[in-house]
Amino acid sequence: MRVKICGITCAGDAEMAAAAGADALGLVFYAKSPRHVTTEQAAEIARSVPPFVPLVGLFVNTPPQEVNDILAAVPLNLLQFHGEETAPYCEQFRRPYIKALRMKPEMDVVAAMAAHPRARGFLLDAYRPGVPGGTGESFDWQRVPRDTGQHIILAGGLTPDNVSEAIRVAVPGAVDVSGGVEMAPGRKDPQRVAAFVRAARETQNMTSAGAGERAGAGKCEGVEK
Ligand SMILES: O=C(O)c1ccccc1N[C@@H]1O[C@H](COP(=O)(O)O)[C@@H](O)[C@H]1O
Repeated sequence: MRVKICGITCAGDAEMAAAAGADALGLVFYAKSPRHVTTEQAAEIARSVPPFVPLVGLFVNTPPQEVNDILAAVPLNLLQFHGEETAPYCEQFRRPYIKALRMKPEMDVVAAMAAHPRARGFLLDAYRPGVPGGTGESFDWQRVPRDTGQHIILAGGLTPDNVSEAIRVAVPGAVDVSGGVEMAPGRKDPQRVAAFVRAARETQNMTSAGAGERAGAGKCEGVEK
């Protein structure tokens, strides 16, 4: 089970989360978030991240020039679009991206995924009108579609106490957390981060969840084994 710790605001928290075993770290470039980082802060955090821990940049309906300016200054490995961004918008940056889908009750999740054929994965988050994410609220994990052939990242109100149950019900390929591992808005709690990573990893051993189980995983076109 892969784990992303989102909303890192300082180099110390980045080092701590990486040491706790996080597979990816998220930086929030959304000005209204309590976890917002400036380009300069993000560049400093990036310098503290060890090799092989990807950095994810989170954007909400950001003007393209602003995204490009950040990309020029911060070595982001993956973009996470958390607003109403269209596929052409997301694809213009020529970087791998994941699209966040906020689980509005009437939303057709599979159709929403089909609208982003080049997305590397889909992060499913709780829906609260007027708030793009990071709400600390969860949604009905039974609504996570199975057998979509997509990488699904479960988010929204996850904590060290509920992440095992969430994984068992939703069977995602990865989990993403922000508020549930904080001691104060924007500051991560080392104990909660470690407990979250541990709980997520231990649960994988009990379920068949994982990106390696997608259809076609382990097969290469034209290569006989
Ligand atoms: O973290 C934020 O402040 C944020 C702001 C705007 C959009 C998304 C945001 N965070 C993402 O939301 C999920 C869920 O957050 P939480 O765990 O419920 O606090 C988080 O994993 C981030 O990817």
